[in-house]
Amino acid sequence: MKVGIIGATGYGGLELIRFLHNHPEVEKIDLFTSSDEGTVFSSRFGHLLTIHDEPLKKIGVNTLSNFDVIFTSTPSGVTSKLLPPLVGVGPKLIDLSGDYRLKNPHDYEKWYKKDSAPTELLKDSVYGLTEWNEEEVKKASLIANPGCYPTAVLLSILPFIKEKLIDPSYLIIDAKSGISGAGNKPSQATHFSEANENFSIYKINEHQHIPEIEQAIDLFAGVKTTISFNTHLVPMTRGILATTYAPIFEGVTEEQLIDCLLDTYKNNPFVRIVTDVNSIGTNRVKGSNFCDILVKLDKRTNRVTIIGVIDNLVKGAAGQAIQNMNVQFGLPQTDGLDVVPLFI
Ligand SMILES: NC(=O)C1=CN([C@@H]2O[C@H](COP(=O)(O)OP(=O)(O)OC[C@H]3O[C@@H](n4cnc5c(N)ncnc54)[C@H](OP(=O)(O)O)[C@@H]3O)[C@@H](O)[C@H]2O)C=CC1
Ligand SMILES: CC(=O)N[C@@H](CCC(=O)OP(=O)(O)O)C(=O)O
Repeated sequence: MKVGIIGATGYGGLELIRFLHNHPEVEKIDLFTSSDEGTVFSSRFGHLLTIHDEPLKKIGVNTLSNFDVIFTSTPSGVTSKLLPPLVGVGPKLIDLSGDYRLKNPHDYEKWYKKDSAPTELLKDSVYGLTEWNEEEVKKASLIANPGCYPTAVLLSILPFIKEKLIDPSYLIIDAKSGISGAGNKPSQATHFSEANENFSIYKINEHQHIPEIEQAIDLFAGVKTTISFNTHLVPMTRGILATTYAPIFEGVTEEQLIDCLLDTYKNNPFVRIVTDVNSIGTNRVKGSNFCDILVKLDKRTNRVTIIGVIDNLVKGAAGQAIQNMNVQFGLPQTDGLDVVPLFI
């Protein structure tokens, strides 16, 4: 397979290269840039010396139409304009940005504060939460890869909503992310001297992933609800830990909750159900495509605590994107992604 990556110099792009390099079906990877044409990739990213020594290429619709698949890992507002001429001309398109995730263009404009992609393409794009949308992903020509927080949240709560074990009217979701979630562009909030030794909340009640999570709960569990969702920045490089608190429906036991997870994900290689409370954390999934999930019932309050953990750059971005590519091309989901987490 011939693969193109737009946004290769960003964090998501670098992770795509890392995994695609080990993919058994990928013969050629071309890297594209909007700002650094001609620069030999390994001269800028020394860890890829001898691995990718080719120059970065200019983005051009004619060149791009010859690929089997194109990943776009660009800031929001780029692919809404870049991808329309490429839809249906050949390559499968997998977009890591938020531009094709929200079906209602007004939602995108409201939460991202940018112009939305064309409405007809929003209709045709497939939301690539692989474990929940495999049949649609197989047929998709344009995949909207889920956001990092929504991946951790949805994989951990959807089984309970679908099976009517928790009350979806009162979901409180408290999520924390490492700094690489903000991408490679320096900012005040991610400046080392201000982010280090600091644990902060941001975008209070206004995070752009709120409508994405609500839309997916409706799509996959058939429930319309509103959520309380907040995000925090943790002084570490990678990882997301999302904690959801929800009331259980009367009589639901912890055993039922665990069985529901085991049953839902029994054929999914990247979702692990953790039962030891001391064995869940971002270092258990670091560098890998795993999503670890733990559920604990608080009998005193009749509320449940649900924890989802991922590496934001892997299961939350590049890893899930490659998992979707594998499904689109009829390959084993684990192709190129079968790695052990870094842990330390
Ligand atoms: N970081 C994360 O954990 C996650 C990120 N995402 C989403 O994925 C996308 C990429 O994220 P991330 O890799 O972190 O972002 P980065 O900021 O690290 O990288 C984005 C890359 O996009 C390229 N780019 C910038 N402007 C343009 C443009 N106008 N046209 C084409 N390319 C452009 C740049 O490369 P160049 O200058 O060489 O063109 C840049 O290196 C974003 O939409 C992000 O929200 C999704 C899930 C998780
Ligand atoms: C730590 C951090 O800043 N994380 C980013 C992740 C967002 C992201 O990847 O968003 P889209 O793909 O939806 O654009 C944020 O909270 O905005």
